[in-house]
Amino acid sequence: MALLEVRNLTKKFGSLVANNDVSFDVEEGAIVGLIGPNGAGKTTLFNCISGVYKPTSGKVFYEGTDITGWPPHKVARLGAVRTFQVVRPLIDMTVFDNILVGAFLRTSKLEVAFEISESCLKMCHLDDHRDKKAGSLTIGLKKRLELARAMATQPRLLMLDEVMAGLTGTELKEAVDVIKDIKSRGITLLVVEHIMEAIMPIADKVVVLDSGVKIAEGPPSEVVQDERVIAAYLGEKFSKRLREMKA
Ligand SMILES: Nc1ncnc2c1ncn2[C@@H]1O[C@H](COP(=O)(O)OP(=O)(O)OP(=O)(O)O)[C@@H](O)[C@H]1O
Repeated sequence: MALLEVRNLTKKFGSLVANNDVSFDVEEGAIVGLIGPNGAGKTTLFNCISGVYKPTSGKVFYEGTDITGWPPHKVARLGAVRTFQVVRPLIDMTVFDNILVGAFLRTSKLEVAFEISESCLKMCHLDDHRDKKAGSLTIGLKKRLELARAMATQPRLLMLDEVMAGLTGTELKEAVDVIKDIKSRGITLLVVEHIMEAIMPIADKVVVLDSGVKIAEGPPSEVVQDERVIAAYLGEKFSKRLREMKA
């Protein structure tokens, strides 16, 4: 049994079908990338899984439990935690206190919460920024803070919504390293990402959406060669470049 199972999920907004009969699995311990062009339905799918939206039809199972339509706090308590595309730290609080807020979702013991927060601060390379107000951080650091805060809730499944968008080259490399480190701790990741060069080398599997429909699923090396994916999204130029990079 996979950790997360999405079955025939459809989400409609009026007559617009944002997700159309989408099914896929997220295997325990894997990094699964969710990719697709703008408007493909990636964020909507995230919202349906994490409880922000109720699917029009279909099911979401976490560890075999039907969590379809559960509210976000209940899904998070089970260990399935998401970040948001538009990061929203508590801007007047310090970096450390923001992480502490995440830790208190998991424990009410001050000492334990401090311990968890210290470790997440380090894991996300934020030690040098611990006492800065979150509102004063660059976008790259805000995204890392969002990651640290999510990690402080001690998730089993971490769902990342474009945490690498808008980062500089160095920030991007750091973010990829943090994601690899998170995986090495046995945490399962479902990652929505636009930056193919960042997600393809680290994903065990990618699921490709186009106009709400799943058009491909498989290891990155196979998916980049799929004609429908090339046509819908990647473009022959990128696909060729990636093949050359891997050769
Ligand atoms: N709350 C909403 N009400 C109505 N339509 C919506 C709503 N949320 C999303 N949509 C529509 O659903 C479709 C899928 O949007 P979604 O944001 O899920 O795509 P996406 O793949 O995440 O796009 P992007 O890569 O640009 O973030 C789009 O046509 C969008 O306009």
